[in-house]
Amino acid sequence: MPRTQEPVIQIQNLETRFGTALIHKEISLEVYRGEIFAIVGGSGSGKSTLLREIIMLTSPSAGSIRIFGEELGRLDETCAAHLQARFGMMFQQGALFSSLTVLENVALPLKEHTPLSSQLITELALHKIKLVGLPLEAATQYPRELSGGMIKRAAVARALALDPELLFLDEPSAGLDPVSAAALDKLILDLRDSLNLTVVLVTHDLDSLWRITDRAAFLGEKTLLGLDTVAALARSEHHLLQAYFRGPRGRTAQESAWTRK
Ligand SMILES: Nc1ncnc2c1ncn2[C@@H]1O[C@H](COP(=O)(O)OP(=O)(O)OP(=O)(O)O)[C@@H](O)[C@H]1O
Repeated sequence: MPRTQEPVIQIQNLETRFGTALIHKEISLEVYRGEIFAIVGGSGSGKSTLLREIIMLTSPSAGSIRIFGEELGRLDETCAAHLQARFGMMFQQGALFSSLTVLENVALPLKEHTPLSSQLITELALHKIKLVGLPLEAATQYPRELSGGMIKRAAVARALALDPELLFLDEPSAGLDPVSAAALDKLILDLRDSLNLTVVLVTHDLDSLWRITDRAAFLGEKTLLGLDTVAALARSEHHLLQAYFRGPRGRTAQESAWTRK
């Protein structure tokens, strides 16, 4: 659970349109320092779009997003780059460069954003590779030589390269078997605790949602339908939340979460 209620992300009255299509309206929420916060909802509810807006890959049509108190819409390019250097991002499928080894992938952000010597960069990258639980041999391997779970870990190592305060994960467990997905969840929890990270993730994985998130925002009907702990959202009477949490997959995830407790 978050240790404070200090907001690191503040979204107010966000609205998103693509042409004439309204995607989001009246979205307001805060993410607190140290929490694992999920963005959930049905397919096409705008989860990835909201994440892209938070990480400054796209701009909302109206409303404001503040990160560490800075309003994103008012930042010049230099300030935006400075702020982005405080984020780590893991995209779906890991998105590692296939022509680079794991070590080269993890070292890349350090090469691009720091003046450090190549020896120090290698040492720092190897430290991150170890931190995510990869064996040292993985450092010289290419993504095609790794299992799905190892690729995700390598992608997390790269996202952590610049010691971010905020870690964004887009569908971290997509494509993983249940055992690897659970192991990745444990890694995310351990990293949050040991590195004092704030984690924001988009997920369709109900097991993961029950296992690691402190709070979640539920998107639907083009707006924010719920903002609470997963247990509280699962009790909601709204028909979309009921369908999501009390459908067969939702019930199984909830039952296994309770069995674990
Ligand atoms: N660049 C874009 N231009 C036009 N429409 C877009 C763009 N990006 C997203 N959309 C539309 O916005 C809506 C929300 O998309 P988004 O990918 O954010 O949803 P999602 O909840 O992440 O979906 P999923 O769970 O299926 O990944 C969809 O109708 C999508 O077609």
